[in-house]
Amino acid sequence: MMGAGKTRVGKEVAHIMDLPFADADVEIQHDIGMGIPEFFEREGEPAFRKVEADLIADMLEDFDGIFSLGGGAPMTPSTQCALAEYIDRGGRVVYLDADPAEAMERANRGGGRPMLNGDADARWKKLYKERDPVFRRVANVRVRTRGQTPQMAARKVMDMIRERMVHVTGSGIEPYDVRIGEGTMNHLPDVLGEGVARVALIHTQPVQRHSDHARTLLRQAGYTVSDIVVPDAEAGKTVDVANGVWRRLGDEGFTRSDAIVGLGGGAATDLAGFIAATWMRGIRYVNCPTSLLAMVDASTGGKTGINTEAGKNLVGSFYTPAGVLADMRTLATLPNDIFIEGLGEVAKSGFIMDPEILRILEDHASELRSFDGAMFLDSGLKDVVAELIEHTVGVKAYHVSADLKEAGLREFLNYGHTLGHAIEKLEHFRWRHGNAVAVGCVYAAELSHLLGYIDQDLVDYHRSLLDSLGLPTSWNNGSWSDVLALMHRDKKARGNKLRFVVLESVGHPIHLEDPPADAVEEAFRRIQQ
Ligand SMILES: NC(=O)c1ccc[n+]([C@@H]2O[C@H](COP(=O)([O-])OP(=O)(O)OC[C@H]3O[C@@H](n4cnc5c(N)ncnc54)[C@H](O)[C@@H]3O)[C@@H](O)[C@H]2O)c1
Ligand SMILES: O=C(O)C(=O)C[C@@H](O)[C@H](O)[C@H](O)COP(=O)(O)O
Repeated sequence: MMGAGKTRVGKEVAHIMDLPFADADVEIQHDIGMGIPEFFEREGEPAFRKVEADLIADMLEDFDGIFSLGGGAPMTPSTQCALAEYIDRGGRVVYLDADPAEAMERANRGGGRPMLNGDADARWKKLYKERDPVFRRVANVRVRTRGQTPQMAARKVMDMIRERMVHVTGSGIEPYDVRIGEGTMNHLPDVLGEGVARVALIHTQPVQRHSDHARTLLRQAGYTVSDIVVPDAEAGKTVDVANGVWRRLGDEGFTRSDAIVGLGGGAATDLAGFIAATWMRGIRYVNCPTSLLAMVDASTGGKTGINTEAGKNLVGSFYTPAGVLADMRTLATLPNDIFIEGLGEVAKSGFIMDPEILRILEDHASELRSFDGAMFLDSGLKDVVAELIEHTVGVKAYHVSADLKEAGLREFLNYGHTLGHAIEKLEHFRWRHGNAVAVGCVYAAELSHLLGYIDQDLVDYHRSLLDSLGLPTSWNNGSWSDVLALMHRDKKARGNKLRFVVLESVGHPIHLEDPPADAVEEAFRRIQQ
Protein backbone atom coordinates (compact mmCIF):
# COMPACT_ATOMS: atom_id res chain seq x y z
CA MET A 1 0.00 0.00 0.00
CA MET A 2 1.01 3.61 -0.40
CA GLY A 3 3.12 4.58 2.60
CA ALA A 4 4.01 1.00 3.53
CA GLY A 5 7.68 1.81 3.03
CA LYS A 6 8.30 -0.16 -0.15
CA THR A 7 11.05 2.10 -1.43
CA ARG A 8 12.68 2.76 1.95
CA VAL A 9 12.63 -0.86 3.08
CA GLY A 10 13.42 -2.15 -0.41
CA LYS A 11 16.57 -0.01 -0.57
CA GLU A 12 17.61 -1.23 2.86
CA VAL A 13 17.14 -4.87 1.86
CA ALA A 14 19.16 -4.29 -1.31
CA HIS A 15 21.88 -2.66 0.76
CA ILE A 16 22.25 -5.46 3.30
CA MET A 17 22.03 -8.16 0.63
CA ASP A 18 24.41 -6.25 -1.66
CA LEU A 19 21.95 -6.29 -4.55
CA PRO A 20 20.87 -3.57 -7.00
CA PHE A 21 17.62 -1.78 -6.26
CA ALA A 22 15.04 -0.42 -8.70
CA ASP A 23 11.78 1.40 -8.13
CA ALA A 24 9.01 0.99 -10.71
CA ASP A 25 7.82 4.61 -10.37
CA VAL A 26 11.33 5.98 -10.93
CA GLU A 27 11.81 3.75 -13.99
CA ILE A 28 8.43 4.78 -15.39
CA GLN A 29 9.13 8.49 -14.94
CA HIS A 30 12.38 7.94 -16.74
CA ASP A 31 10.60 6.22 -19.65
CA ILE A 32 7.72 8.69 -20.00
CA GLY A 33 9.90 11.74 -19.46
CA MET A 34 7.63 13.41 -16.91
CA GLY A 35 6.31 13.03 -13.36
CA ILE A 36 3.61 10.44 -12.68
CA PRO A 37 1.01 13.02 -11.44
CA GLU A 38 1.46 14.91 -14.71
CA PHE A 39 1.09 11.75 -16.81
CA PHE A 40 -2.04 10.80 -14.86
CA GLU A 41 -3.44 14.26 -15.50
CA ARG A 42 -2.71 14.19 -19.24
CA GLU A 43 -3.29 10.55 -20.22
CA GLY A 44 -5.46 9.12 -17.43
CA GLU A 45 -5.04 6.02 -15.24
CA PRO A 46 -5.59 3.28 -17.90
CA ALA A 47 -2.70 4.65 -19.99
CA PHE A 48 -0.50 4.78 -16.91
CA ARG A 49 -1.35 1.20 -15.93
CA LYS A 50 -0.44 -0.02 -19.42
CA VAL A 51 2.99 1.64 -19.28
CA GLU A 52 3.46 0.31 -15.76
CA ALA A 53 2.49 -3.30 -16.63
CA ASP A 54 4.82 -3.38 -19.66
CA LEU A 55 7.73 -2.06 -17.64
CA ILE A 56 7.14 -4.53 -14.80
CA ALA A 57 6.94 -7.47 -17.22
CA ASP A 58 10.31 -6.45 -18.72
CA MET A 59 11.93 -5.91 -15.34
CA LEU A 60 10.74 -9.28 -14.02
CA GLU A 61 12.45 -10.90 -17.01
CA ASP A 62 15.70 -8.97 -16.96
CA PHE A 63 16.39 -7.47 -13.57
CA ASP A 64 18.16 -9.32 -10.76
CA GLY A 65 17.76 -7.52 -7.48
CA ILE A 66 15.17 -5.85 -5.29
CA PHE A 67 12.38 -4.21 -7.27
CA SER A 68 9.76 -2.03 -5.62
CA LEU A 69 6.33 -1.90 -7.29
CA GLY A 70 3.76 0.87 -7.09
CA GLY A 71 0.84 -0.10 -4.84
CA GLY A 72 -1.68 -0.21 -7.72
CA ALA A 73 0.49 -2.34 -9.98
CA PRO A 74 -0.60 -5.79 -8.74
CA MET A 75 -4.23 -4.87 -9.50
CA THR A 76 -3.54 -5.11 -13.23
CA PRO A 77 -4.40 -8.65 -14.45
CA SER A 78 -1.38 -8.93 -16.78
CA THR A 79 0.92 -7.97 -13.89
CA GLN A 80 -0.74 -10.63 -11.73
CA CYS A 81 0.13 -13.21 -14.40
CA ALA A 82 3.69 -11.89 -14.70
CA LEU A 83 4.13 -12.12 -10.93
CA ALA A 84 2.74 -15.67 -10.86
CA GLU A 85 5.23 -16.69 -13.57
CA TYR A 86 8.01 -14.97 -11.64
CA ILE A 87 7.11 -17.03 -8.56
CA ASP A 88 7.07 -20.20 -10.67
CA ARG A 89 10.62 -19.37 -11.73
CA GLY A 90 11.64 -19.22 -8.05
CA GLY A 91 11.03 -15.50 -7.45
CA ARG A 92 9.79 -13.94 -4.25
CA VAL A 93 6.95 -11.43 -4.30
CA VAL A 94 6.83 -9.65 -0.96
CA TYR A 95 3.70 -8.02 0.42
CA LEU A 96 4.90 -5.39 2.88
CA ASP A 97 1.96 -5.32 5.23
CA ALA A 98 2.20 -2.13 7.31
CA ASP A 99 0.01 -0.88 10.11
CA PRO A 100 -2.75 1.17 8.34
CA ALA A 101 -2.36 4.19 10.64
CA GLU A 102 1.40 4.32 10.11
CA ALA A 103 1.09 3.83 6.35
CA MET A 104 -1.62 6.49 5.96
CA GLU A 105 0.42 8.98 7.90
CA ARG A 106 3.49 8.35 5.72
CA ALA A 107 1.46 8.39 2.49
CA ASN A 108 -0.05 11.79 3.36
CA ARG A 109 3.29 13.22 4.41
CA GLY A 110 4.93 12.97 0.98
CA GLY A 111 2.10 14.35 -1.17
CA GLY A 112 2.19 13.97 -4.99
CA ARG A 113 -0.01 10.83 -4.96
CA PRO A 114 -2.79 11.12 -7.54
CA MET A 115 -4.64 8.09 -6.10
CA LEU A 116 -5.11 9.94 -2.79
CA ASN A 117 -6.65 13.13 -4.19
CA GLY A 118 -9.54 14.40 -2.05
CA ASP A 119 -10.03 12.91 1.43
CA ALA A 120 -6.69 11.09 1.53
CA ASP A 121 -7.43 8.85 4.54
CA ALA A 122 -10.80 7.74 3.20
CA ARG A 123 -9.28 7.07 -0.23
CA TRP A 124 -6.44 5.09 1.37
CA LYS A 125 -8.89 2.94 3.35
CA LYS A 126 -11.03 2.27 0.28
CA LEU A 127 -8.00 1.26 -1.76
CA TYR A 128 -6.77 -0.96 1.09
CA LYS A 129 -10.07 -2.82 1.13
CA GLU A 130 -9.82 -3.48 -2.59
CA ARG A 131 -6.14 -4.26 -2.71
CA ASP A 132 -5.35 -6.24 0.45
CA PRO A 133 -6.99 -9.50 -0.76
CA VAL A 134 -5.20 -9.20 -4.10
CA PHE A 135 -1.83 -8.49 -2.47
CA ARG A 136 -2.25 -11.57 -0.27
CA ARG A 137 -3.04 -13.66 -3.33
CA VAL A 138 -0.21 -12.51 -5.59
CA ALA A 139 2.55 -12.46 -2.96
CA ASN A 140 4.35 -15.55 -1.74
CA VAL A 141 5.93 -13.71 1.19
CA ARG A 142 3.94 -11.47 3.53
CA VAL A 143 5.92 -9.37 5.98
CA ARG A 144 4.14 -7.48 8.74
CA THR A 145 6.03 -4.31 9.62
CA ARG A 146 3.87 -2.84 12.39
CA GLY A 147 6.01 -0.72 14.73
CA GLN A 148 9.26 -1.68 13.04
CA THR A 149 12.06 0.58 11.84
CA PRO A 150 12.96 0.24 8.13
CA GLN A 151 16.12 -1.61 9.21
CA MET A 152 14.16 -4.11 11.30
CA ALA A 153 11.62 -4.62 8.53
CA ALA A 154 14.43 -5.08 6.01
CA ARG A 155 16.06 -7.83 8.13
CA LYS A 156 12.72 -9.59 8.34
CA VAL A 157 12.24 -9.35 4.57
CA MET A 158 15.74 -10.65 3.99
CA ASP A 159 15.22 -13.70 6.24
CA MET A 160 11.97 -14.44 4.50
CA ILE A 161 13.20 -14.14 0.93
CA ARG A 162 16.14 -16.38 1.71
CA GLU A 163 13.76 -19.12 2.74
CA ARG A 164 13.39 -22.18 0.61
CA MET A 165 9.87 -23.22 -0.23
CA VAL A 166 8.19 -26.35 -1.54
CA HIS A 167 4.62 -26.04 -2.73
CA VAL A 168 2.33 -29.02 -2.18
CA THR A 169 -0.79 -29.31 -4.28
CA GLY A 170 -2.80 -32.00 -6.07
CA SER A 171 -6.16 -33.70 -6.15
CA GLY A 172 -7.88 -33.60 -2.74
CA ILE A 173 -5.23 -31.25 -1.34
CA GLU A 174 -5.85 -27.67 -0.26
CA PRO A 175 -2.50 -26.29 -1.51
CA TYR A 176 0.08 -25.37 1.11
CA ASP A 177 3.76 -24.47 1.40
CA VAL A 178 6.62 -26.01 3.28
CA ARG A 179 8.88 -23.13 4.31
CA ILE A 180 12.47 -23.97 5.17
CA GLY A 181 14.91 -21.49 6.72
CA GLU A 182 15.92 -19.57 9.80
CA GLY A 183 12.96 -17.92 11.45
CA THR A 184 10.20 -19.53 9.38
CA MET A 185 8.20 -19.99 12.58
CA ASN A 186 7.45 -16.26 12.31
CA HIS A 187 4.92 -17.18 9.62
CA LEU A 188 2.69 -18.94 12.15
CA PRO A 189 0.06 -16.17 12.37
CA ASP A 190 -0.11 -15.81 8.57
CA VAL A 191 -0.53 -19.52 7.99
CA LEU A 192 -3.13 -19.91 10.73
CA GLY A 193 -5.07 -16.97 9.37
CA GLU A 194 -7.46 -14.52 10.90
CA GLY A 195 -10.55 -16.74 11.29
CA VAL A 196 -8.90 -18.70 14.12
CA ALA A 197 -9.36 -17.59 17.75
CA ARG A 198 -7.90 -20.42 19.87
CA VAL A 199 -4.79 -22.42 19.15
CA ALA A 200 -3.75 -25.66 20.87
CA LEU A 201 0.03 -25.82 20.80
CA ILE A 202 0.88 -29.53 21.04
CA HIS A 203 4.51 -30.31 21.83
CA THR A 204 6.83 -32.42 23.95
CA GLN A 205 9.05 -31.31 26.82
CA PRO A 206 12.48 -31.53 25.08
CA VAL A 207 11.43 -28.81 22.62
CA GLN A 208 10.09 -26.47 25.30
CA ARG A 209 12.42 -23.66 24.25
CA HIS A 210 10.94 -23.68 20.74
CA SER A 211 7.36 -24.04 21.92
CA ASP A 212 7.90 -21.04 24.23
CA HIS A 213 8.92 -19.04 21.17
CA ALA A 214 5.90 -20.25 19.19
CA ARG A 215 3.58 -19.42 22.08
CA THR A 216 4.96 -15.88 22.28
CA LEU A 217 4.47 -15.39 18.54
CA LEU A 218 0.91 -16.68 18.76
CA ARG A 219 -0.02 -14.55 21.78
CA GLN A 220 1.49 -11.45 20.21
CA ALA A 221 -0.70 -12.09 17.17
CA GLY A 222 -3.78 -12.15 19.43
CA TYR A 223 -4.57 -15.87 19.63
CA THR A 224 -5.65 -17.55 22.87
CA VAL A 225 -3.11 -20.33 23.29
CA SER A 226 -3.56 -23.66 25.10
CA ASP A 227 -0.17 -25.18 25.81
CA ILE A 228 -0.50 -28.98 25.62
CA VAL A 229 2.57 -31.00 26.59
CA VAL A 230 2.41 -34.63 25.48
CA PRO A 231 4.73 -37.56 26.36
CA ASP A 232 7.87 -37.61 24.25
CA ALA A 233 8.51 -39.63 21.10
CA GLU A 234 6.47 -42.82 20.47
CA ALA A 235 5.04 -42.68 24.01
CA GLY A 236 2.97 -39.75 22.74
CA LYS A 237 1.49 -41.66 19.78
CA THR A 238 -1.12 -43.58 21.76
CA VAL A 239 -4.87 -43.52 22.01
CA ASP A 240 -4.62 -42.66 25.72
CA VAL A 241 -2.59 -39.56 24.97
CA ALA A 242 -4.97 -38.62 22.14
CA ASN A 243 -7.87 -39.06 24.52
CA GLY A 244 -6.24 -36.72 27.04
CA VAL A 245 -5.81 -34.05 24.37
CA TRP A 246 -9.42 -34.44 23.16
CA ARG A 247 -10.52 -33.96 26.78
CA ARG A 248 -8.52 -30.71 27.03
CA LEU A 249 -9.98 -29.42 23.77
CA GLY A 250 -13.47 -30.19 25.04
CA ASP A 251 -12.86 -28.56 28.43
CA GLU A 252 -11.43 -25.47 26.79
CA GLY A 253 -14.20 -25.08 24.24
CA PHE A 254 -12.35 -25.71 20.99
CA THR A 255 -14.67 -25.30 18.02
CA ARG A 256 -14.32 -25.86 14.29
CA SER A 257 -12.90 -22.38 13.80
CA ASP A 258 -9.98 -23.10 16.15
CA ALA A 259 -6.66 -24.70 15.25
CA ILE A 260 -3.82 -26.99 16.26
CA VAL A 261 -0.10 -26.32 15.99
CA GLY A 262 2.05 -29.46 16.18
CA LEU A 263 5.60 -28.66 17.23
CA GLY A 264 8.41 -31.17 17.68
CA GLY A 265 9.73 -34.37 16.17
CA GLY A 266 7.75 -36.60 13.84
CA ALA A 267 5.96 -38.31 16.72
CA ALA A 268 4.55 -34.98 17.96
CA THR A 269 3.51 -33.83 14.47
CA ASP A 270 1.91 -37.24 13.72
CA LEU A 271 -0.11 -37.00 16.94
CA ALA A 272 -1.03 -33.32 16.47
CA GLY A 273 -2.19 -34.01 12.91
CA PHE A 274 -4.28 -36.93 14.16
CA ILE A 275 -5.91 -34.74 16.80
CA ALA A 276 -6.61 -32.08 14.17
CA ALA A 277 -8.07 -34.68 11.81
CA THR A 278 -10.40 -36.13 14.41
CA TRP A 279 -11.48 -33.18 16.55
CA MET A 280 -14.95 -32.25 15.30
CA ARG A 281 -14.06 -34.31 12.19
CA GLY A 282 -11.27 -31.97 11.22
CA ILE A 283 -9.89 -28.57 12.17
CA ARG A 284 -7.05 -26.50 10.73
CA TYR A 285 -3.48 -27.40 11.73
CA VAL A 286 0.04 -26.21 11.07
CA ASN A 287 3.19 -28.25 11.65
CA CYS A 288 6.40 -26.82 13.09
CA PRO A 289 8.86 -29.72 12.77
CA THR A 290 11.97 -29.47 14.93
CA SER A 291 13.88 -32.68 14.10
CA LEU A 292 15.55 -33.33 10.76
CA LEU A 293 13.30 -36.32 10.18
CA ALA A 294 10.15 -34.34 10.87
CA MET A 295 11.36 -31.54 8.57
CA VAL A 296 12.17 -33.79 5.63
CA ASP A 297 9.32 -36.23 5.95
CA ALA A 298 6.82 -36.51 8.83
CA SER A 299 5.44 -32.97 8.81
CA THR A 300 4.44 -32.95 5.13
CA GLY A 301 1.97 -35.05 3.22
CA GLY A 302 -0.85 -35.46 5.70
CA LYS A 303 -0.19 -38.96 7.04
CA THR A 304 -1.30 -38.58 10.64
CA GLY A 305 -1.67 -41.30 13.22
CA ILE A 306 -0.90 -43.26 16.34
CA ASN A 307 0.42 -46.72 17.14
CA THR A 308 -1.60 -49.60 18.59
CA GLU A 309 -0.73 -52.90 20.25
CA ALA A 310 -0.88 -54.46 16.79
CA GLY A 311 1.79 -52.25 15.27
CA LYS A 312 3.08 -48.92 14.12
CA ASN A 313 0.85 -46.18 12.66
CA LEU A 314 -2.09 -48.54 12.30
CA VAL A 315 -4.71 -45.95 13.23
CA GLY A 316 -4.80 -42.58 11.52
CA SER A 317 -5.95 -40.61 8.54
CA PHE A 318 -4.75 -38.66 5.55
CA TYR A 319 -5.29 -35.08 6.64
CA THR A 320 -3.37 -32.22 5.12
CA PRO A 321 -1.82 -29.36 7.14
CA ALA A 322 -2.45 -25.72 6.26
CA GLY A 323 1.30 -25.16 6.19
CA VAL A 324 4.63 -26.49 7.40
CA LEU A 325 7.22 -24.22 8.99
CA ALA A 326 10.62 -25.91 9.15
CA ASP A 327 12.55 -23.40 11.21
CA MET A 328 16.22 -24.34 10.98
CA ARG A 329 16.93 -22.42 14.21
CA THR A 330 15.31 -25.28 16.11
CA LEU A 331 18.03 -27.66 14.90
CA ALA A 332 20.48 -25.87 17.20
CA THR A 333 19.23 -28.00 20.11
CA LEU A 334 18.91 -31.30 18.23
CA PRO A 335 21.14 -34.09 19.59
CA ASN A 336 23.58 -35.68 17.12
CA ASP A 337 21.98 -39.17 17.15
CA ILE A 338 18.54 -37.78 16.33
CA PHE A 339 19.96 -35.69 13.50
CA ILE A 340 21.68 -38.77 12.03
CA GLU A 341 18.50 -40.79 12.31
CA GLY A 342 16.81 -38.24 10.05
CA LEU A 343 19.41 -38.94 7.37
CA GLY A 344 17.86 -42.42 7.03
CA GLU A 345 14.73 -40.91 5.44
CA VAL A 346 16.86 -38.46 3.42
CA ALA A 347 18.88 -41.35 1.92
CA LYS A 348 15.66 -43.28 1.25
CA SER A 349 14.39 -40.35 -0.82
CA GLY A 350 17.66 -40.33 -2.74
CA PHE A 351 17.41 -44.04 -3.50
CA ILE A 352 13.85 -43.85 -4.79
CA MET A 353 13.99 -40.62 -6.76
CA ASP A 354 16.72 -38.04 -6.43
CA PRO A 355 20.39 -38.93 -7.11
CA GLU A 356 21.33 -35.34 -6.23
CA ILE A 357 20.46 -36.17 -2.62
CA LEU A 358 22.85 -39.11 -2.75
CA ARG A 359 25.59 -36.91 -4.20
CA ILE A 360 25.20 -34.35 -1.41
CA LEU A 361 25.21 -37.11 1.22
CA GLU A 362 28.37 -38.64 -0.27
CA ASP A 363 30.15 -35.28 -0.52
CA HIS A 364 29.35 -34.21 3.04
CA ALA A 365 29.10 -37.53 4.89
CA SER A 366 31.71 -36.84 7.53
CA GLU A 367 30.44 -33.29 8.33
CA LEU A 368 26.87 -34.58 8.53
CA ARG A 369 27.91 -37.43 10.77
CA SER A 370 29.62 -34.98 13.15
CA PHE A 371 26.57 -32.67 13.32
CA ASP A 372 26.74 -30.48 16.43
CA GLY A 373 23.63 -28.40 17.06
CA ALA A 374 25.52 -25.81 19.10
CA MET A 375 27.79 -24.93 16.14
CA PHE A 376 25.32 -25.65 13.37
CA LEU A 377 23.81 -22.22 12.63
CA ASP A 378 27.23 -20.62 12.22
CA SER A 379 28.64 -23.38 10.07
CA GLY A 380 28.75 -24.11 6.36
CA LEU A 381 26.75 -27.27 7.07
CA LYS A 382 23.63 -25.12 7.43
CA ASP A 383 23.31 -24.58 3.67
CA VAL A 384 24.03 -28.25 2.95
CA VAL A 385 21.28 -29.31 5.34
CA ALA A 386 18.86 -26.72 3.94
CA GLU A 387 19.48 -28.09 0.47
CA LEU A 388 18.95 -31.66 1.65
CA ILE A 389 15.70 -30.68 3.34
CA GLU A 390 14.45 -28.89 0.21
CA HIS A 391 15.31 -31.82 -2.07
CA THR A 392 13.81 -34.41 0.28
CA VAL A 393 10.61 -32.46 0.82
CA GLY A 394 10.50 -32.12 -2.98
CA VAL A 395 10.52 -35.93 -3.30
CA LYS A 396 7.78 -36.18 -0.71
CA ALA A 397 5.68 -33.46 -2.38
CA TYR A 398 6.00 -35.15 -5.77
CA HIS A 399 4.53 -38.43 -4.49
CA VAL A 400 1.93 -36.88 -2.23
CA SER A 401 0.70 -34.47 -4.88
CA ALA A 402 -0.01 -37.31 -7.29
CA ASP A 403 -1.42 -39.80 -4.80
CA LEU A 404 -2.51 -38.35 -1.45
CA LYS A 405 -4.24 -41.51 -0.24
CA GLU A 406 -1.50 -43.92 -1.25
CA ALA A 407 -3.26 -45.85 -3.98
CA GLY A 408 0.05 -46.66 -5.70
CA LEU A 409 2.76 -44.10 -6.42
CA ARG A 410 2.94 -42.81 -2.83
CA GLU A 411 3.85 -46.29 -1.62
CA PHE A 412 7.32 -45.69 -3.03
CA LEU A 413 7.93 -43.38 -0.04
CA ASN A 414 7.58 -46.54 2.03
CA TYR A 415 10.84 -47.98 0.66
CA GLY A 416 12.60 -49.66 3.61
CA HIS A 417 9.58 -49.36 5.89
CA THR A 418 8.15 -52.89 5.67
CA LEU A 419 10.99 -54.30 7.70
CA GLY A 420 11.70 -50.93 9.38
CA HIS A 421 8.33 -50.78 11.17
CA ALA A 422 8.70 -54.42 12.28
CA ILE A 423 12.12 -53.65 13.81
CA GLU A 424 10.72 -50.62 15.67
CA LYS A 425 7.89 -52.68 17.11
CA LEU A 426 10.10 -55.62 18.11
CA GLU A 427 12.54 -53.18 19.73
CA HIS A 428 9.64 -51.63 21.69
CA PHE A 429 10.42 -48.34 19.93
CA ARG A 430 13.85 -48.08 21.53
CA TRP A 431 15.21 -48.13 17.98
CA ARG A 432 14.67 -44.80 16.28
CA HIS A 433 12.48 -44.73 13.16
CA GLY A 434 15.14 -43.44 10.76
CA ASN A 435 17.63 -46.07 11.94
CA ALA A 436 15.09 -48.84 11.39
CA VAL A 437 14.34 -47.45 7.92
CA ALA A 438 18.06 -47.47 7.08
CA VAL A 439 18.26 -51.22 7.84
CA GLY A 440 14.95 -51.65 6.00
CA CYS A 441 16.45 -50.02 2.88
CA VAL A 442 19.35 -52.49 2.92
CA TYR A 443 16.82 -55.29 3.31
CA ALA A 444 14.77 -53.99 0.34
CA ALA A 445 17.97 -53.70 -1.72
CA GLU A 446 18.92 -57.28 -0.85
CA LEU A 447 15.45 -58.43 -1.87
CA SER A 448 15.70 -56.46 -5.14
CA HIS A 449 19.02 -58.16 -5.82
CA LEU A 450 17.81 -61.68 -4.95
CA LEU A 451 15.00 -61.28 -7.46
CA GLY A 452 17.38 -60.05 -10.16
CA TYR A 453 16.36 -56.38 -10.32
CA ILE A 454 19.65 -54.81 -9.19
CA ASP A 455 23.26 -55.95 -9.02
CA GLN A 456 25.35 -56.48 -5.91
CA ASP A 457 27.10 -53.12 -6.40
CA LEU A 458 23.92 -51.21 -5.66
CA VAL A 459 23.31 -53.30 -2.52
CA ASP A 460 26.89 -52.56 -1.43
CA TYR A 461 26.33 -48.88 -2.18
CA HIS A 462 23.34 -48.84 0.19
CA ARG A 463 25.52 -50.26 2.96
CA SER A 464 28.52 -48.03 2.36
CA LEU A 465 26.52 -44.78 2.07
CA LEU A 466 24.38 -45.43 5.14
CA ASP A 467 27.39 -46.58 7.12
CA SER A 468 29.36 -43.44 6.16
CA LEU A 469 26.53 -41.37 7.66
CA GLY A 470 26.59 -43.28 10.94
CA LEU A 471 23.39 -45.21 10.23
CA PRO A 472 22.95 -48.92 11.04
CA THR A 473 22.82 -51.43 8.18
CA SER A 474 22.13 -54.65 10.07
CA TRP A 475 19.82 -55.94 12.81
CA ASN A 476 19.89 -59.19 14.68
CA ASN A 477 17.53 -59.02 17.60
CA GLY A 478 14.38 -60.84 16.61
CA SER A 479 13.09 -64.08 15.20
CA TRP A 480 12.11 -64.47 11.57
CA SER A 481 8.61 -65.63 12.52
CA ASP A 482 7.97 -62.46 14.57
CA VAL A 483 9.30 -60.26 11.78
CA LEU A 484 7.21 -62.04 9.18
CA ALA A 485 4.05 -61.73 11.27
CA LEU A 486 4.59 -57.99 11.65
CA MET A 487 5.36 -57.52 7.95
CA HIS A 488 1.96 -59.08 7.23
CA ARG A 489 0.37 -56.20 9.19
CA ASP A 490 2.13 -53.61 7.06
CA LYS A 491 -0.39 -51.33 5.34
CA LYS A 492 0.91 -52.30 1.91
CA ALA A 493 -0.02 -55.96 2.45
CA ARG A 494 -3.25 -57.19 0.82
CA GLY A 495 -5.02 -60.19 2.31
CA ASN A 496 -2.34 -62.72 3.17
CA LYS A 497 -0.01 -61.40 0.46
CA LEU A 498 3.05 -59.33 1.28
CA ARG A 499 3.82 -56.30 -0.87
CA PHE A 500 7.14 -54.45 -0.93
CA VAL A 501 8.77 -51.54 -2.66
CA VAL A 502 12.01 -52.60 -4.35
CA LEU A 503 14.41 -50.91 -6.75
CA GLU A 504 15.18 -51.53 -10.41
CA SER A 505 17.90 -48.88 -10.22
CA VAL A 506 18.51 -45.65 -8.31
CA GLY A 507 15.46 -43.46 -8.90
CA HIS A 508 13.33 -46.35 -10.22
CA PRO A 509 11.30 -48.05 -7.50
CA ILE A 510 8.68 -50.67 -8.35
CA HIS A 511 5.99 -52.55 -6.48
CA LEU A 512 6.70 -56.15 -5.64
CA GLU A 513 3.58 -58.29 -5.08
CA ASP A 514 3.65 -61.57 -3.19
CA PRO A 515 7.35 -62.37 -3.67
CA PRO A 516 8.71 -65.92 -3.19
CA ALA A 517 8.87 -66.75 0.52
CA ASP A 518 12.45 -68.02 0.34
CA ALA A 519 13.72 -64.70 -1.10
CA VAL A 520 11.89 -62.71 1.58
CA GLU A 521 13.52 -64.82 4.27
CA GLU A 522 16.97 -64.95 2.65
CA ALA A 523 17.07 -61.13 2.41
CA PHE A 524 16.41 -61.07 6.16
CA ARG A 525 19.30 -63.48 6.81
CA ARG A 526 21.56 -61.11 4.90
CA ILE A 527 20.78 -58.08 7.05
CA GLN A 528 21.42 -60.10 10.22
CA GLN A 529 25.19 -60.29 9.51
N1 LIG B 1 3.61 -38.83 8.92
C1 LIG B 1 4.61 -39.18 8.16
O1 LIG B 1 4.57 -39.12 6.94
C2 LIG B 1 5.86 -39.67 8.82
C3 LIG B 1 7.04 -39.77 8.07
C4 LIG B 1 8.18 -40.20 8.70
C5 LIG B 1 8.17 -40.49 10.05
N2 LIG B 1 7.03 -40.35 10.75
C6 LIG B 1 7.00 -40.62 12.18
O2 LIG B 1 7.88 -39.69 12.82
C7 LIG B 1 8.39 -40.27 14.01
C8 LIG B 1 9.88 -40.12 14.04
O3 LIG B 1 10.19 -38.74 14.07
P1 LIG B 1 11.49 -38.21 14.81
O4 LIG B 1 12.63 -38.93 14.29
O5 LIG B 1 11.46 -36.76 14.75
O6 LIG B 1 11.28 -38.76 16.28
P2 LIG B 1 10.62 -38.12 17.59
O7 LIG B 1 9.45 -37.35 17.30
O8 LIG B 1 10.51 -39.26 18.51
O9 LIG B 1 11.76 -37.12 18.09
C9 LIG B 1 12.98 -37.64 18.51
C10 LIG B 1 13.44 -36.98 19.80
O10 LIG B 1 14.02 -35.73 19.48
C11 LIG B 1 13.42 -34.72 20.28
N3 LIG B 1 13.54 -33.48 19.51
C12 LIG B 1 12.90 -33.16 18.37
N4 LIG B 1 13.32 -31.98 17.94
C13 LIG B 1 14.24 -31.54 18.82
C14 LIG B 1 15.02 -30.37 18.91
N5 LIG B 1 15.00 -29.43 17.98
N6 LIG B 1 15.83 -30.24 19.98
C15 LIG B 1 15.91 -31.21 20.93
N7 LIG B 1 15.21 -32.33 20.87
C16 LIG B 1 14.37 -32.50 19.83
C17 LIG B 1 12.04 -35.24 20.53
O11 LIG B 1 11.43 -34.61 21.61
C18 LIG B 1 12.33 -36.70 20.77
O12 LIG B 1 12.84 -36.89 22.07
C19 LIG B 1 7.94 -41.69 14.01
O13 LIG B 1 6.83 -41.83 14.85
C20 LIG B 1 7.54 -41.95 12.58
O14 LIG B 1 6.59 -42.95 12.45
C21 LIG B 1 5.87 -39.95 10.16
O1 LIG C 1 4.46 -40.34 3.44
C1 LIG C 1 4.46 -41.52 3.18
O2 LIG C 1 3.62 -42.05 2.45
C2 LIG C 1 5.49 -42.41 3.74
O3 LIG C 1 5.40 -43.60 3.62
C3 LIG C 1 6.62 -41.75 4.44
C4 LIG C 1 7.35 -42.63 5.40
O4 LIG C 1 8.70 -42.22 5.38
C5 LIG C 1 6.84 -42.49 6.84
O5 LIG C 1 7.67 -43.16 7.73
C6 LIG C 1 5.42 -42.86 7.09
O6 LIG C 1 5.02 -42.51 8.38
C7 LIG C 1 5.18 -44.32 6.98
O7 LIG C 1 3.84 -44.49 6.89
P1 LIG C 1 3.12 -45.89 7.06
O8 LIG C 1 1.91 -45.72 6.23
O9 LIG C 1 4.03 -46.96 6.59
O10 LIG C 1 2.83 -46.01 8.50
